[in-house]
Amino acid sequence: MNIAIDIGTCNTQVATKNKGVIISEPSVITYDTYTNSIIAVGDMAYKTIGKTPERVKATFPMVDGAVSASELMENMIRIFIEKGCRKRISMPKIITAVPGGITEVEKRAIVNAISSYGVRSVYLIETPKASAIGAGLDILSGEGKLVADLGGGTADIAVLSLGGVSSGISIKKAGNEMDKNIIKYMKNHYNLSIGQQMAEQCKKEIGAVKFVDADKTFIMKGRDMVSGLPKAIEVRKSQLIPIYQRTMLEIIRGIVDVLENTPPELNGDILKSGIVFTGGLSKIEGLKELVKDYIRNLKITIASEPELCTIKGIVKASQYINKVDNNKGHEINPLLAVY
Ligand SMILES: Nc1ncnc2c1ncn2[C@@H]1O[C@H](COP(=O)(O)OP(=O)(O)OP(=O)(O)O)[C@@H](O)[C@H]1O
Repeated sequence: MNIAIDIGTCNTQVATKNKGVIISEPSVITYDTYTNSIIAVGDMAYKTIGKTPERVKATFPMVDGAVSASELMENMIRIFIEKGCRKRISMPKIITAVPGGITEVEKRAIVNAISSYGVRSVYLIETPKASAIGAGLDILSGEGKLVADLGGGTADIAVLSLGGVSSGISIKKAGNEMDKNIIKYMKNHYNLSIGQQMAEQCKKEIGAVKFVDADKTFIMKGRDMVSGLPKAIEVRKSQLIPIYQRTMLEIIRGIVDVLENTPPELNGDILKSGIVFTGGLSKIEGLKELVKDYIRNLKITIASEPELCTIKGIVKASQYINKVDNNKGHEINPLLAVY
């Protein structure tokens, strides 16, 4: 059996070819620090963030696209696979995505965490390739395609051609950094200490990188840092735009850098096909409009269900597993490596 898994900094998806996406939950695990026993994983664990008693900790085992807590990661993967498949799967082949430009050590850490499940082999594909396939792009043709996958911890930008990455960059700044900047802003301007979940909820509800629609408000709830008492402050979408914009402008600068390092022939192709955005953060309001201000002559497309493009692409790429197994390595295929 082949299982596709996308372990993101914020969210993890598990899918199979026949059933499609069977798990899509936050990459969070809550555990007892005294006994090391697991208390909750995924949706349930996300609800515990910031609310746990002293001996209990809620952790994201993947930070900025790299494993930060290997044992917790192994447990999270096992629980997600068994929950999604409703049983323990014996020796599956697992295919997963890794950020572009990942080091050999980081790659090994992901492979080891997955292998601890007891697998036949682990196949890797770079995230921008998987998300481009999931967005419906033909990346095996010689025509260059530019894809930007904007997630929680990383923004993966790549020009793809003939199944490979021609030029690319992985920026460790995306949705999580926006949330951190909002937490800082609320502290500095209102003496209000808010949690990570509140900041993310605000971004999903009223977050925008350019003003394109009516102004909206959001009630931030937290703790007054002077009195120590609970406090709520109403913020406007328009006042937060400069904060969200700061991170997005760095990502746009990254896209321009990638274009500058792309061979002229592929730049000609991209003039035709434009930029395709995938990943959950692509849903932020005003993205198309802001990118247009800086990269005027390219068509901009936000993929449909952008947060699911990577997992859909991993499932589609699993058709190449047999080619790799049968040693048809000379044929073009998008897989990066097999362990
Ligand atoms: N409607 C929305 N508006 C703004 N941001 C959103 C929206 N929906 C999701 N996001 C943000 O998208 C990010 C998560 O995207 P995604 O699930 O693609 O990332 P990930 O795969 O977990 O992370 P990474 O690719 O960095 O490992 C989070 O920062 C989340 O808050």
